Amino acid sequence: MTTLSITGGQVLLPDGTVTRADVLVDQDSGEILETGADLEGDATLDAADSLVTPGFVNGHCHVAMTLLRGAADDKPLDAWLQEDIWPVEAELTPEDVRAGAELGILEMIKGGVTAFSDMYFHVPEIATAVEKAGVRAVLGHTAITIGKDEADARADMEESLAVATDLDGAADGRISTTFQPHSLTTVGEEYLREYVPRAREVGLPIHFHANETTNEVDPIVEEHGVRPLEYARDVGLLEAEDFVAHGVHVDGTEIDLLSETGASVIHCPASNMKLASGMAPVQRLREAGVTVGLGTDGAASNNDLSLLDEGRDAAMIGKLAAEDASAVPADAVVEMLTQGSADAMGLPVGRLEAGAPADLAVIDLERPHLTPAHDLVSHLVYAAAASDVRHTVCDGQVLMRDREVTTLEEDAVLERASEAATQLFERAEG
Ligand SMILES: N[C@@H](CCSC[C@H]1O[C@@H](n2cnc3c(=O)[nH]cnc32)[C@H](O)[C@@H]1O)C(=O)O
Ligand SMILES: [Zn+2]
Repeated sequence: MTTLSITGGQVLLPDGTVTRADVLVDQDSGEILETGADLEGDATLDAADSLVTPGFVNGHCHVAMTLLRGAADDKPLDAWLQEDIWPVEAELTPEDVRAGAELGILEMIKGGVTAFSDMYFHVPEIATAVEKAGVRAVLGHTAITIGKDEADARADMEESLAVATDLDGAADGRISTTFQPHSLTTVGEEYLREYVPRAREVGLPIHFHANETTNEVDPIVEEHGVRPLEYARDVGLLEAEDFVAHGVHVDGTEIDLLSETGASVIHCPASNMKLASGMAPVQRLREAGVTVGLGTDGAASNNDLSLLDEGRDAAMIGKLAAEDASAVPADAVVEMLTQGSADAMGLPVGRLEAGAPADLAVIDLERPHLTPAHDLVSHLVYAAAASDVRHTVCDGQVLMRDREVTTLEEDAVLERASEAATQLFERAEG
């Protein structure tokens, strides 16, 4: 057994309290052996003047969209997707997706994110990037049927099933998968009725976008006479292992439905604000017992992949939405960006305790904006930034030490992504 001790820091425990302790990790099994005083390991990671937290978990992302970062801003969802994003995405090659995924994963490692859930295409390229970078991911191929003939629509749905089946368990088990109808309005009812049961037969959880904007809710209510999540349930979605991205415009009936089924919501506050989609009722969802995680969405609607930023945004917009400054408090946010996302995604991470996977981030507290240190949970949500992360560890392996990423070559990743983005936009505009 090879062990790693993360020493001299303060540790954020699963119950939300902070205590001075070392963390001892078995690097062979990738598990935490113990948290406590004076733990010696074969190797050491210094956490003096630092906070050791569970790695942050990004519950909803389109990681390769880093290539589209800053290319189309200041528009609502429909126009943004149809006029700007989809025409460029049509030109994306597998190599582009690989370059964008490596860039996104690099950014996430530098921000203490150790796991993410992704919706995209050319997924084997994303899996290769995940494997190399050493993070954990829940991947899948996202299928859309609107605007396609039947053969193309079917091929996309089949690919979503096939990719999820093939890649489950890849990268030594760090990759798991979901079946992914893009949303309730971009996949036709007949396809949902046929393919959702097929995903169930092979035991796949389902990740989809829902109730993101009123433009997406209204047509469903008009056509089916029920709320979108009632329709989702009717076509077999919303099992306990499923999770929906956004859940902005959900009414009381839908909140009850989520809490009865055990399906989770991934809240993406930055994307919701930037696209002016609306304010998710996060406090009400949590009070109803719904599992809520946090996600960045893609870098083109955020425009970064920092979960710490997302945490602060969640607290801020959660208070505005509830018109209550005590709503969505710091401890709730910390839970959402660790355990909440992890539970939604079906991963046993998000908790620093013996037996749990050793996925963690070490945050430098010796910073002007983190001084004085009255309350480290408050700091994590309201003051810390991705650039405060010193070390990142996933599955017991050190992915970043003193801000140096060990698994990806930072300069080369940046160069490849810039080059791919330049050529992509030349093709799209050509
Ligand atoms: N196979 C599909 C590709 C879908 S990938 C997932 C899609 O979600 C898109 N996307 C990114 N952010 C959002 C969002 O907030 N809501 C809905 N879709 C989004 C993203 O641009 C990408 O096109 C096809 O045939 O087009
Ligand atoms: Zn999305």
